[in-house]
Amino acid sequence: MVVATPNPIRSEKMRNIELPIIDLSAERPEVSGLIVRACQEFGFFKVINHGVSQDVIARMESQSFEFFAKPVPEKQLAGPANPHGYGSKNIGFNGDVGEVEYLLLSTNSASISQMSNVISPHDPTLFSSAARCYVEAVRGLACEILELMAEGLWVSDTSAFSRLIRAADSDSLLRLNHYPPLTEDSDTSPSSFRRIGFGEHTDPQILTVLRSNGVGGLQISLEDGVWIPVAPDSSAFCVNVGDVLQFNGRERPKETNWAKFALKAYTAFVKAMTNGRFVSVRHRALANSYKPRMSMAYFGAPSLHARIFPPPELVTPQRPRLYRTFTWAEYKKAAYSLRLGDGRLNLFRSRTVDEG
Ligand SMILES: C=C1C[C@]23C[C@@]1(O)CC[C@H]2[C@@]12CC[C@H](O)[C@@](C)(C(=O)O1)[C@H]2[C@@H]3C(=O)O
Ligand SMILES: O=C(O)CCC(=O)C(=O)O
Ligand SMILES: [Fe+2]
Repeated sequence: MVVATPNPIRSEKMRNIELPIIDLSAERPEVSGLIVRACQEFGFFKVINHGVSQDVIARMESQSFEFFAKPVPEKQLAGPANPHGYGSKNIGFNGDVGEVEYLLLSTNSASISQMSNVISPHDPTLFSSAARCYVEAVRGLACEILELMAEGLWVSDTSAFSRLIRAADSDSLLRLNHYPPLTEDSDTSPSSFRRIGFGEHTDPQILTVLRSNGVGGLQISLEDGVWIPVAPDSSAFCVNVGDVLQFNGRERPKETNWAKFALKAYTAFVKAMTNGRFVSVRHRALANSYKPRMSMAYFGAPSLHARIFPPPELVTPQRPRLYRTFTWAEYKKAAYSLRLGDGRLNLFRSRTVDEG
């Protein structure tokens, strides 16, 4: 007897909303205003004209595909993901699964070298040099975005955010996700060819800079149960606000038409935003039946001992602190002890209005 398994994806709502695409080659004040706006409204945006060389991207992508094309026993030599290394289907330590295989690396140079010896034993430098160049380039992009963000928020210390991920001992990660095409399904309707690759979650770090190989699958959610597909674009990077950047909770402005907003005088807007409110975006990735999807995500994180608190400009009597000061080590420990989809920031809420 064949028992039909309900496909949760089939019953969900999808919405097509125009997600922000920010041209980093435009005038700096305009770009910083647009970034702040996107972080507040969506916690997500795409960047184009980002300055990361196509050659650096292509080398990393080809090394990744080469790794995932290897026979399973060879890939397993780089595993299990603990938390770094090769993993398949199991995500984290708390029972989450998805149609994905991945390689999770610490971005520090020694760790990349060590992993490269296992990943490309015949010539480790092929992988290590591709990964080092890629990490350096995307870290540069993440820092640039964080500095633009600080400018847009009128935070006087414009390196306040970027300094955290520039630290030599930053806990940043590089994750290569490979979503193999789905084939074994007797139901041929389009929705049956979509399965959870990487379940719903927010990224715990500061900022995620992600690209994929031009195959769709990434979706974001602004409202429970409503998913917005992110159109694939291999020339753009997707930027996600992570938990650590969500300082003051969630408040969405009324204007939802991105193009209309872009035409408005941005200064008036920024003045109203000096106590900016950021959204750590919930997202997920679906696998599809047609083509393999590969995403490469850089998670910009502070060093383990770094203390996380908002710059003074973002705290006022009208907008008191919502979260207490915590170290990244504390937050990471909490995040990694929970399931993928669990909310975590509430564990760090201030008990009193101005508690630090
Ligand atoms: C289930 C989990 C996997 C994860 C650690 C966690 O306990 C909760 C957060 C997950 C996440 C999401 C973003 C990144 O892909 C990741 C590496 C991270 O830092 O937090 C993963 C963790 C993981 O896969 O180990
Ligand atoms: O593959 C994707 O597009 C999303 C992956 C992701 O969210 C993650 O690795 O944390
Ligand atoms: Fe993610």
